[in-house]
Amino acid sequence: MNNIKNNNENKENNEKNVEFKEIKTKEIDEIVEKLIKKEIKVYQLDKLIGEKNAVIVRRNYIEKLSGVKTEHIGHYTLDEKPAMQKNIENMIGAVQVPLGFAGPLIVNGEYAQGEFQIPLATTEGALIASINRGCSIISKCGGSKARVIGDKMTRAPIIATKSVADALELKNWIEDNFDKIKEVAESTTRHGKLINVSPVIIVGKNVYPRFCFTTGDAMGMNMVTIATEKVCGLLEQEMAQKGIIINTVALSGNVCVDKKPSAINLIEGRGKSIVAEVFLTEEMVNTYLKTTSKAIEYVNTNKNLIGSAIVNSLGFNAHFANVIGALFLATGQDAAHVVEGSMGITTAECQEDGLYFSVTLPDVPIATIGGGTRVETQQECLKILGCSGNGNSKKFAEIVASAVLAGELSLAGALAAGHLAKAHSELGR
Ligand SMILES: CC(C)(COP(=O)([O-])OP(=O)([O-])OC[C@H]1O[C@@H](n2cnc3c(N)ncnc32)[C@H](O)[C@@H]1OP(=O)([O-])[O-])[C@@H](O)C(=O)NCCC(=O)NCCSC(=O)C[C@@](C)(O)CC(=O)[O-]
Ligand SMILES: NC(=O)C1=CN([C@@H]2O[C@H](COP(=O)(O)OP(=O)(O)OC[C@H]3O[C@@H](n4cnc5c(N)ncnc54)[C@H](OP(=O)(O)O)[C@@H]3O)[C@@H](O)[C@H]2O)C=CC1
Repeated sequence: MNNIKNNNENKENNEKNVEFKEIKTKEIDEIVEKLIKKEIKVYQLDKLIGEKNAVIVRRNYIEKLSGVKTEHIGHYTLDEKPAMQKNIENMIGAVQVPLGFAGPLIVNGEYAQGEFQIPLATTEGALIASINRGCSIISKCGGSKARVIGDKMTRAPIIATKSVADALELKNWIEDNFDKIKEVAESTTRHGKLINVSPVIIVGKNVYPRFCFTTGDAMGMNMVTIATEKVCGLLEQEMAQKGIIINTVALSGNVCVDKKPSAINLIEGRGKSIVAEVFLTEEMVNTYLKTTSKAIEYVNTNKNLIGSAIVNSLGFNAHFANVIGALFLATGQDAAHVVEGSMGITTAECQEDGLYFSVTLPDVPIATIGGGTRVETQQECLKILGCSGNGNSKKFAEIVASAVLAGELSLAGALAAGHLAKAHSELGR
């Protein structure tokens, strides 16, 4: 039975865990029967039989319900216990995404300096070849110049009042009492620092204050959510003293804006706001991208700027999401934030002796600590970049922007040269 084989492999992979007693087939069958009869719940298994065995039983349960033999889902080396404490519920195994790399990529940032090999997890054939080509040409031209131009994480609750007059009173109080709000917010975290509350939007009798924090090397969504909840309590108390009753309708009122594309994040920034640029000589463009600076500028203007404008897109770029997505999967970022990282602008400027090319990414929520960055494989990828843990999130941000620059440059070159379909038919099907 596959699961028994997988159990043995999991056991070998976790030799250090001496307390683990592998569950017997008979016991698995008995518990699965109880699950089917709804005598116990799948998420209660962790406490009843331990995390490792819970994964095995749940997998058997899913096999029974679906009739699918899960030959691959049960093969993994991750330690279930920390994953189930912080990263996942109802765990049944792991999916594998092929991991490759592009590089070396020379980055001349404020925090990231040197040559980097970029780990990328993807199933899109031709993507890594393309980013690799971008890395190669950027590095031949001296490297990418990258800077972090903004750093903040936001949470914006909806607070209901009884009238527009009360809403205005609340807005004014928030704007006049920043220090008090900051003290309360920061009482919940060592690294979260409230930098401003902006904007404070009124709609009818409701108020949407957007609390903006720096969150150190964490992406910060748990941190700012916990801090904002405490501030909402303060606001309720303070308003009550004035005889104004307010009510937090929802801790997130979509003005944050988390995990959705939005103009406010494009303009104000969220997560790390990053820029990377490179200058390529005409000879390099001709030799390595098989096209001209003029052709790349023309494609960029008509595709990334005008094409995007026609359809009201918030992504004035070709494929930020490709590079962000592959890097996020590899390094344990929250995959839903790819939607934010997909926004931004690519510029291409044909100059006398070559091409100025840049990418601006206003909204890239990333971390080198917390969330999915602790998962073993993702942690290794961050280490490959020299970016795991404390003090590394801005360095990581500059590398992310530089990798996006490589992807944009190569795709712009391929489109200008008419090579896109050929590349994908050769490498992707
Ligand atoms: C495919 C290439 C790179 C060929 O490009 P080429 O210039 O014909 O290749 P080459 O054989 O001359 O090699 C040039 C460099 O490419 C790299 N390279 C070349 N082959 C490989 C490979 N097998 N594995 C790894 N790296 C490879 C490598 O860096 C090499 O340099 P070297 O290291 O040899 O000095 C090029 O045609 C290309 O980049 N095409 C664009 C493909 C692309 O960017 N796809 C992105 C996904 S498309 C999509 O999802 C989004 C989209 C398009 O819908 C968004 C939109 O609407 O715009
Ligand atoms: N709650 C929500 O609404 C949402 C949650 N998420 C999820 O939130 C998670 C990310 O939240 P996030 O708050 O980043 O991570 P964590 O919840 O993992 O919190 C980070 C922890 O690291 C500590 N820490 C230690 N060193 C540092 C350092 N150098 N910089 C920053 N923090 C440090 C923080 O301590 P301290 O706080 O004391 O500083 C905090 O306890 C992801 O799993 C994501 O999927 C995503 C979207 C929404």
